[in-house]
Amino acid sequence: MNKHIILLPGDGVGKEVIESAKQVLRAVATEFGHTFTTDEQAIGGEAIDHYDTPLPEATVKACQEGDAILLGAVGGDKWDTLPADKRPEKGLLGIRKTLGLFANLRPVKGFPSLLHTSPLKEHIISGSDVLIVRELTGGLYFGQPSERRENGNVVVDTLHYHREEMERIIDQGFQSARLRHNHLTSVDKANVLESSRMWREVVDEKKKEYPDIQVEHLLVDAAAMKLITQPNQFDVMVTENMFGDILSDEASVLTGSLGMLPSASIRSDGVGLYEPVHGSAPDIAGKGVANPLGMILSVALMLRHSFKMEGEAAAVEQAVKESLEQGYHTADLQMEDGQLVSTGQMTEAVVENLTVKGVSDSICSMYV
Ligand SMILES: NC(=O)C1=CN([C@@H]2O[C@H](COP(=O)(O)OP(=O)(O)OC[C@H]3O[C@@H](n4cnc5c(N)ncnc54)[C@H](O)[C@@H]3O)[C@@H](O)[C@H]2O)C=CC1
Ligand SMILES: CC(C)CC(=O)C(=O)O
Ligand SMILES: [Mg+2]
Repeated sequence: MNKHIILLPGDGVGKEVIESAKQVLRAVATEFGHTFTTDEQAIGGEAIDHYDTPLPEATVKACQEGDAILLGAVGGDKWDTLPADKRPEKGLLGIRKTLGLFANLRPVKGFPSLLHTSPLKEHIISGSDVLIVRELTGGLYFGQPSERRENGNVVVDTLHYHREEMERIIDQGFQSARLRHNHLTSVDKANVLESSRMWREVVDEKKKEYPDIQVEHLLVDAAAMKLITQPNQFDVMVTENMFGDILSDEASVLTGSLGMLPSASIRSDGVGLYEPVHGSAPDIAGKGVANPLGMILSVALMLRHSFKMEGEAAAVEQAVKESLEQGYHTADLQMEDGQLVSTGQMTEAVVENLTVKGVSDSICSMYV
């Protein structure tokens, strides 16, 4: 199969982990007989430096024409004092919005060999398998006005949602639950926010269409607590943009590191942008120590969701699993044993383990 993939390295460790994605793509192409062409485009701080905008038109055009997009991460101290519209993060928000990628799927399932690397007790996290379905193109990150007033002493951010935006992401949550264990936890702050009360209304209306799905409502503060004390109680969590952003970083603790989590940002027709959940990690950027596995597992999500290459996706996931079982790990994973390796060496281990035969259990039971 021929596929054209747009690569958006971005900033900081984003540039480093995109190199890992490229190597894994080359290995999948060779092993399975595909042709993957790639086109690298600027986004975030990198784009500000070269084109004076975090999202150049050429980047948008390329993304619209590609079969799928892989993104590293954006942001960094260098651009933190720029006006809101010029910040690197605007580039990422902009591409999500422009492409209509309203559903962000963040599977959180730890590899058995990493159970002991989590600061949480093994018996608590063992067997946990959560899919966070996060609304991605509405809410506080996009609402207008968002500004300073009265000499900078008053600030306004706007939380705006249309009912239809809630309906489509909540539908996604129900559909994901149906493909997994038929349990949906809807997370909101309905005791305080009007937007959350409407959200809860929509969930209760929608659940009539999905009588096979067991639905639970949780307030976000309690959900944050329960996620790390009783993670096994969750199957699919569906929530609005900012709550999903925060809860997914928290959930990464179940897997041992934020560097382990992949994500898929999709719309209904299969178009998708795939990126690790983490940011540009300025504290470790440029040192060659970043964990590339969140990025590599995002490649697996792309193969599965956008290209319908289930065997290839599972082979990548299996290669990651085997590499970890062989003891290879980057510094973010708190391990006393095994072999501490760089970003490049971790990637090489995955490439080495990647074979057609290596297809067994998929770690991401997140079909959409
Ligand atoms: N999707 C994106 O592009 C995102 C961008 N950001 C941006 O990234 C910048 C840094 O934000 P932070 O709050 O520090 O979040 P971050 O996710 O970049 O880093 C948080 C912590 O996790 C560690 N970490 C992250 N990725 C890692 C990896 N692959 N391997 C090993 N350790 C890893 C970092 O070293 C840091 O200690 C900011 O400019 C922020 O706006 C933040 C989150 C998402
Ligand atoms: C615009 C981003 C930096 C948001 C974020 O943290 C994320 O999508 O995980
Ligand atoms: Mg985030």
